[in-house]
Amino acid sequence: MFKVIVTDPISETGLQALHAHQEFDVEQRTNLTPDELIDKIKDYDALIVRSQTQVTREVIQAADRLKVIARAGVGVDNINIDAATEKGIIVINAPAGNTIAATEHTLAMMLSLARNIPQAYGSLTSGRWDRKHFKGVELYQKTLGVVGMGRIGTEVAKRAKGFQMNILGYDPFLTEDRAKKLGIIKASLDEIAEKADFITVHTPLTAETRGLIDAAYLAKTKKGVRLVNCARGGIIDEQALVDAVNSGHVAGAAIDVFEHEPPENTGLTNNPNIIVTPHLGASTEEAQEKVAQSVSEEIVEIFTTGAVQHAINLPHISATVQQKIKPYLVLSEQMAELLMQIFQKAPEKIKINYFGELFLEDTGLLTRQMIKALLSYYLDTAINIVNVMQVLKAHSLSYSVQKNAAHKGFTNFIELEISHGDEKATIGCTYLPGFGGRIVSINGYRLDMEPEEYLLYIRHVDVPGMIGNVGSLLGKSHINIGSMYVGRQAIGGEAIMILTVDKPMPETARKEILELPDLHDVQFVKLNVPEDEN
Ligand SMILES: NC(=O)c1ccc[n+]([C@@H]2O[C@H](COP(=O)([O-])OP(=O)(O)OC[C@H]3O[C@@H](n4cnc5c(N)ncnc54)[C@H](O)[C@@H]3O)[C@@H](O)[C@H]2O)c1
Ligand SMILES: O=C(O)CC[C@@H](O)C(=O)O
Repeated sequence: MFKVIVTDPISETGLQALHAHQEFDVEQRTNLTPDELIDKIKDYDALIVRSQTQVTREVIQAADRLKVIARAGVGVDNINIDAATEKGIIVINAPAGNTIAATEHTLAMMLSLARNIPQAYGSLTSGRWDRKHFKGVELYQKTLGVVGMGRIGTEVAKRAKGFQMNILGYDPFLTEDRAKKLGIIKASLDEIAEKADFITVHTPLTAETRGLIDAAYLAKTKKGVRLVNCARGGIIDEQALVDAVNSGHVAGAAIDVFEHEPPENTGLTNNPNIIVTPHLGASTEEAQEKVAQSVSEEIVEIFTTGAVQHAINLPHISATVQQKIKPYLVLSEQMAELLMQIFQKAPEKIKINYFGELFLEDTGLLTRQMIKALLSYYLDTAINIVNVMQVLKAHSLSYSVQKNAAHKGFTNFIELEISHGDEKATIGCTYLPGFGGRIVSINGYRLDMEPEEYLLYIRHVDVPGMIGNVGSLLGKSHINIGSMYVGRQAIGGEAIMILTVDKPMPETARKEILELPDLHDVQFVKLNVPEDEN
């Protein structure tokens, strides 16, 4: 049973995927204090939050069995991603579920700002009939600067075109071609400052975007400009905005998000020319259902199949690519496990060579699987594909990856090499559709081996009787042989023998085999074989 805790208000309908699954037990606790969360979190496998719960390093450190932190929404700035990654916890979000809601809120804020709707409403509901104070401006033929042309910025631009605004878009990833297709003009931040009548920001809050719109930038903007922030508090410097509005340089602002929520800057929340909403961008029934559904379904997937779609702290790999590389996920891990157990030395260098067109796709997950298996053998730390690269870095280990579209004997082939000083070991694997995964080379020997849980790896001289001698010693220890794979360099030369056996081998039996003449080495190997492959 996997235990899931939901600590912010989330759509019940959207949680159906979890409720419907008998392996998941879902608890909603939306009023926990930070200390209560730290105290409770140790009992849960997954945590679902919106933007309110602060998933701090302390929370993560106390989370002994947590595997997934899911953000039902886009921004993950309330989650300490570094701490989660160090602990091997996957952080996922629901990136597209609230795009339309945030887009429409931005437009609503822009129109409200242009026509002073909140101020006029407040005036009328407090008994006044005041028309002259609330004369607004039109959007028609005004210039809108969109900073951040991702999902929401793009949708805002499309809708603003419906108001016949001229759109200037700024985003490091915006190409001339895409701008042209959207019917907007690709611009720099300075061009936006110079020309825009309205500026709306749609970037994440990062070290680079914090204070992107600061006092110096506001000074460059057109007098009478209006600003909208429905992205993240802090992208527009709050005090600089208040000052610029109070000085009359900025005509007004519409703000949904704040550096601290609830907001602390009363200059912002008590200003007749600044309209505010309490982080409502994503608050529509539709958006809340979609984000809850997205994270629920993904949690079920992660725990039942291991497939991850929207991880923040894993390389992003599309569902199509994941499907294509799936047969290699376990196989590459098994190959690395086998290599470590026969090499028996901590790797100083790791080289991965991918051959075949399949591996021109993103192989980040396969690389992580292999490195995880290599490092897990010696390191005590709990290593998984989320934290493996950090562990590698912490041990100053280097790795290299090469890709070659040409095949090497097999349509697709992975070769892994590890070295320690002058010694090195290599192993190769491929996947044969209809037959399954195969280890096809070890240290230059060719073979055709199906990975199994218990193996015996033997290095010996190719002499008659070797197989029989090993077999009878195993028989004496009541160890049944499942299958046998052999490889030799030349007749009578160095050879290897790999036996699959039904159970672990006692050390006494290993030592007995080691005493056989012409036999150099015997290693008992255990591979991780998922249950459905057993
Ligand atoms: N108010 C709300 O309730 C609400 C709801 C949803 C999303 N959001 C926020 O809206 C923002 C945008 O969300 P999205 O889904 O469009 O994200 P997105 O990732 O699709 O788009 C973000 C864009 O910002 C661009 N960007 C990054 N750094 C930049 C920089 N320095 N200058 C210019 N552009 C830069 C990126 O290239 C990307 O195209 C996020 O901060 C998100 O958290 C708020
Ligand atoms: O959960 C919310 O209401 C806010 C969501 C929004 O800020 C986001 O980044 O997705």
